[in-house]
Parts: sequence; structure tokens; C-alpha cells
Amino acid sequence: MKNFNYDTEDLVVALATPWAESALAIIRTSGPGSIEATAKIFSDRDILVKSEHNKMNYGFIIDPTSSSKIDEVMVAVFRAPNGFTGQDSTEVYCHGSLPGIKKILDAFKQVGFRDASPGEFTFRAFASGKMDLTRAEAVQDIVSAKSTEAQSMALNRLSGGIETKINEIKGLILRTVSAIEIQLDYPEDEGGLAHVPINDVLLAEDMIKKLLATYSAGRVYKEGVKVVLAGKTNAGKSSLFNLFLREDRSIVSEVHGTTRDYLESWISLGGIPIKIFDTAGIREAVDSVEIEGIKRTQNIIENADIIIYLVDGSKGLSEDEVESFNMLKSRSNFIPLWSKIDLEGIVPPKDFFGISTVNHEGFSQLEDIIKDKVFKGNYIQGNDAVLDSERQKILLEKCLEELQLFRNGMESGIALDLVAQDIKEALDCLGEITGEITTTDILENMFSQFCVGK
Ligand SMILES: Nc1nc2c(c(=O)[nH]1)N(C=O)[C@@H](CNc1ccc(C(=O)N[C@@H](CCC(=O)O)C(=O)O)cc1)CN2
Ligand SMILES: Nc1nc2c(ncn2[C@@H]2O[C@H](COP(=O)(O)OP(=O)(O)OP(=O)(O)O)[C@@H](O)[C@H]2O)c(=O)[nH]1
Ligand SMILES: [Mg+2]
Repeated sequence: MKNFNYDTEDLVVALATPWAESALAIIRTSGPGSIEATAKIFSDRDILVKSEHNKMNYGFIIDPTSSSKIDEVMVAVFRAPNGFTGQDSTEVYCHGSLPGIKKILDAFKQVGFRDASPGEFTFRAFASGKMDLTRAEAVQDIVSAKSTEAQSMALNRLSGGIETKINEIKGLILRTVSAIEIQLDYPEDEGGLAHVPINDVLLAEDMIKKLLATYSAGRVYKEGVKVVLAGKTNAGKSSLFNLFLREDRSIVSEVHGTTRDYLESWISLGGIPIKIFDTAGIREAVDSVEIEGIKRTQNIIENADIIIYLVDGSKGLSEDEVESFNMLKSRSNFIPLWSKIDLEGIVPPKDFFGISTVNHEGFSQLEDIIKDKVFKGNYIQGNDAVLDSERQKILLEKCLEELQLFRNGMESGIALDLVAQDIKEALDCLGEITGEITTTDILENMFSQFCVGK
């Protein structure tokens, strides 16, 4: 974090692809004069110096001290004010050999480049006005997206989905602020406070609330949820685990206590990343291994987002589990299942959902129930911009509070110049979200979380 570099005028270089052997690797540079500087280590200087923006050029990277060839490459040229960073910039597409990459990076250092710090390319894009902070944050989101949905949502933000919303909200608040300013400047004007469009503030509050509601739903796609399969031995937990995975991962048998330690696996449920746990069945255990297994089960249950509790439908709820079952039952994240409903005469009692891992009856309903529990009613609609940054969320909450303070002040007749302060603070929150107002702390915090080369 301390290493963050705000200088945007010097030359930076970084490997943009992983430090690993691969077919190709990309080394990118940015900074005023980076095209000329790259040309110093390129086989045909003129080609690069004269290259158009967005053009690929074929040649060799040359060691500046020995003049020997380092690698056969393609070099892309981007010219300010265009391109990702908005600065002169180049990209070397080389062979993905680690020693080769190292030699090229060394050659760049010899002609005046320094290593870029994490997020420095995106910071430069921000600094040159190519993107606001909501888009800059989306750059890292899109790189680290773990599901297709998370990636689409990040792309929406990268394309300005959040920025547009914030600007709309800002527009509404600004109308009110300028009306107030007119009032303060010309208090004798007719109409008085009636001219202050409080309705716009209500609309702004509404938009903020809607945006905030997308946050928790967005988290789900980004971080995923932990779902645990729990219940007594032989209830069918491992069978259901395997059905979720569509693979025979966990051992299934009619022997009680088959699963001794927990198993976990990531699955996708309509794009929601779910870490699902098969656990050791709960019973009065005798040997120390099983006791430890059950201890772990209890630990996983405590930390789960969703608890799926299976009761063996062919046996029913047994006496020794009633107490713990009732305790779990009151939790909002609890899903009680009645298993083996394919067997003759098994009907789930009230409050239980039936499931069969033999004929899959009840499985798609179970998936829907999980989704409902996960989203708690906050579904995301089609192309909604989904708020994902905690930083942005906190600022929006603060903005909302300030707006409410402002309205309360207006309604209770507090002096206009005082309430004006609240609404201006609301405006500042929005300015901080997009980065019109920034502090070094904010920037350091944000960009230090990026990968190097981004
Ligand atoms: N080779 C390469 N691929 C890449 C990137 C990159 O930097 N290099 N990107 C980096 O993350 C992403 C693409 N992001 C980009 C964002 C803006 C511009 C750009 O040149 N914008 C021009 C207008 C482009 C046009 O409309 O034709 C501009 O802003 O002036 C390019 C790439 C993903 N793929
Ligand atoms: N008929 C029927 N049998 C099932 C169903 N699900 C599981 N079984 C059987 O029930 C027995 C126990 O299944 P498991 O999935 O191993 O049960 P478990 O809850 O993981 O048991 P432990 O690991 O011992 O805690 C096996 O013989 C399964 O074939 C079902 O839906 N219908
Ligand atoms: Mg099992």
C-alpha cells in the first residue's frame, strides 16, 4: 500500500499476464514517451515511432547493451489521448517463457522504465480522465470475476452503469441545491421555500435505496454462499451432495456413519457460486475419529449461509434429534428436507420439502428455495447496474442519511443556510464515489488491491 506511486509522468512497465509459462505473454508500458522508449529496444525503431494508434508491429526485442535479439514479438502502439491509459503506451506480445519475459523486462528497465505498482495502469486511466472511480473499481472486478454473471455485472459497471446512475442522482440533488442558492441570494423572491424542489430529493433517495438493494444480491454472485448438508447418519446427505455435483464424489452406503470427515466443492446454481459441504451424520458417536467429524459438522453448520437439514423419510424425525432440529428450525437460513420420497408411502409432513436422489423429485424446487433464501427478495433485474463496492455502498448510505437530514431540516423550518450544508454533504458523497473528490487514502486503498499490470 505504501508503495503506491502517484507519478503519472514517468515510464512504467509490467507483465500483464501471469508469471507462468504460457503460449504468449503480454508486457505493457505506459507514460509520455513510452513509444519512443520502447522503440529503443525494438529491431526497427522507425516502425514503432511512426506506428499509428491501435496498430500491431512485427519485429524483435533487442538487448540494448549487447544488441542481440531477445525474442521475436508483436508490439502494439497506443497514442495519447486514446487507448486504455490515455497516455502513450505499448504492449509487447512475446513468447510466454519466464526467462524470455525476464530478459524483456530487464531491457525495458535499461531504457528508463520502472516496475508499475498494482493498479497503476488503471490509476493512470483515471488520472487522465478516461474513467471515473466506479469504472476503475470495475476493472479489477472484471479481472477477478468468478462466474459468468459476476463478469457480466462487472462489464456493466465498466461501461458506466453505476456512473450513469450516480450522475442521475447528482442531477436531481443539484437542481435542489441551485434552487436553495437562489433562495439564499435573493430571499425576497416570490414563492420562497416552495421553489425548493424537495420532490427531487425524494426521487434521489428512492434511486439510492434501489441501488443499495442491489449490493447484497451482487455480493452473492461475487463471493458465493456456503451451503451445508446436515442431518443424522444415513439420511441421504452424500447422495444429495453427489446430485448437486452431478458426480459420484462422496461415498454413499447404507452403513450409518459412512461420511466421517466433511467434503466440500464449488458448484454453480444459476450463476451463484455455491460452496457445498457434505458432512458427517450426526449421531451418538463412539470412536474418536467420528467424534471429531461431528465436531467439524457443527462448526460448518454455524458458519453456513444456508443449512439444508435432511431427515430420513423412511425413518422420520428421531427422538434424539428433535431438540437440535427445533433449535435450527427457527433460523431463517434453514431448509428442512424429507428424504427418500421415492419409497412407497413416504409423504413429507408439513413444513418439510420432499426430496428423492433416486428419481430427482423435488430437486429443482430445492434449487429455487436455495435461491430465494440467498437473495432474501432482493433479486436483480435484467440489466440493472449492480453495486459491488463496499466503498461505494458506505458513501451511498451516508448520502442517503444527509438527504434525510436535509429533508427533516426543511420540514421543521431550520434556517436554509444550515440545511443547505446537509444537502451539500450529500453531494460530496456522490463526488467521492465517482472520484471528483478523492484523497490519497482512498486511491491507495483502492488501487493497491489491483493486480500488477492492471
Ligand atoms: N491488448 C489489450 N487488450 C485489452 C486491454 C488492453 O489494455 N490491451 N484492456 C485493458 O484493460 C481491455 C480493453 N480496454 C480498453 C479500453 C479503452 C480502449 C481505447 O482505446 N479506447 C479508445 C477508444 C476506442 C474506440 O472507440 O475505438 C479511447 O478511449 O480513446 C482500449 C481498450 C481488455 N483488452
Ligand atoms: N430410496 C432412496 N434411497 C436413498 C435416497 N438417498 C439416499 N438413499 C440411500 O440411503 C443410504 C444412505 O445414503 P447416504 O447418502 O450415504 O447418507 P448420508 O446421510 O450421507 O449418511 P452418513 O454419511 O452415514 O451420515 C444409501 O443406501 C442410499 O442409497 C433416496 O432419495 N431414495
Ligand atoms: Mg454421507
